[in-house]
Amino acid sequence: VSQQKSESYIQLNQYRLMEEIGQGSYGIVKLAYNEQDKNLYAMKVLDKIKLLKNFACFRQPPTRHNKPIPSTLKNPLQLVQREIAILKKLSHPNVVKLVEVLDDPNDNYLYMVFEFVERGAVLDIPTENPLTEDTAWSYFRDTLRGLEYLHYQKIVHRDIKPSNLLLSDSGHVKIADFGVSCEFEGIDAFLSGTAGTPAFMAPEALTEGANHFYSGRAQDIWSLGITLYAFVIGSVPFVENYVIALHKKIKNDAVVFPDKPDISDLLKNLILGMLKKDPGHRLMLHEVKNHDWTTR
Ligand SMILES: COc1ccc(C(=O)/C=C\Nc2cc(OC)c(C(=O)O)cc2Cl)cc1
Repeated sequence: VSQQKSESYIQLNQYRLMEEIGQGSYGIVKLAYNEQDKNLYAMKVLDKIKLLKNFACFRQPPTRHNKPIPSTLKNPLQLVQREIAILKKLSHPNVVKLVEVLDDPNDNYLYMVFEFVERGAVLDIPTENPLTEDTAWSYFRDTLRGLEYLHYQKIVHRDIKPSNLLLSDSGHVKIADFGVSCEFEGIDAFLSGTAGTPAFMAPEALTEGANHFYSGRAQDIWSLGITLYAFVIGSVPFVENYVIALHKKIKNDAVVFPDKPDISDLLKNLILGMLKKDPGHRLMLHEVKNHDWTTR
């Protein structure tokens, strides 16, 4: 990867890196201009050294209970390679497209080139200006199509939330950030441990206890329900500064709708169906898809 600093920007092969357009625990995302095809792209820049450091603290100590981490996951860059392998398989209008990966062994950074989804995250929460029910309906249906495709491809996303839903100029939503997603075999992912964003985590993911597993599909439906609530209310239903207090609320508190903004009973019914504390009673994806609010 030829990297020369000329003037004030970095050039990586045919890409000219421009301003930062996103950032998170994973690293940063920069706008990149491809001088060959004259298109803009979103370049996710991963710091390999930081990955190595962060991963060390997530590693569970090997004990009698939990099986040792499979050798493939010894090296955190394998996690990224797993994310890349998942992304390369995916092709759907409501899933962000990975174009290519620039991984020079001599470079401390790994670059993932994605299609540029022009308007960025669909909604920044908390906000005083949530989406109208009509707009939420359109974005929700796109997200549902993308999630249905992922589950069909035997992938659970595990971090569905507004900041991971990107809006294109044509008004369509694309699911992004497969950093904690995982591929499963059979009918569902049997997850243990927590990943993703606390305010969007399902109650069953927060119950301690070694070797208890929970459904990846049901977790994605829960976080989609929290996301739909945030679309029309402007904030998430369970808010706490301390994560333990937040977990308690997620596990015990009922979902409350404020008087304003006023949302339809049909939408409330759908949200409550997706936020059943018991994953066994929670709506499944096909029931969400066929709900009267979704099909209205
Ligand atoms: C204001 O205009 C804007 C237009 C586009 C953006 C933007 O793209 C931001 C993040 N992008 C991404 C992040 C990802 O993970 C964290 C992944 C992934 O790993 O799947 C892929 C993409 Cl694209 C921001 C502002």
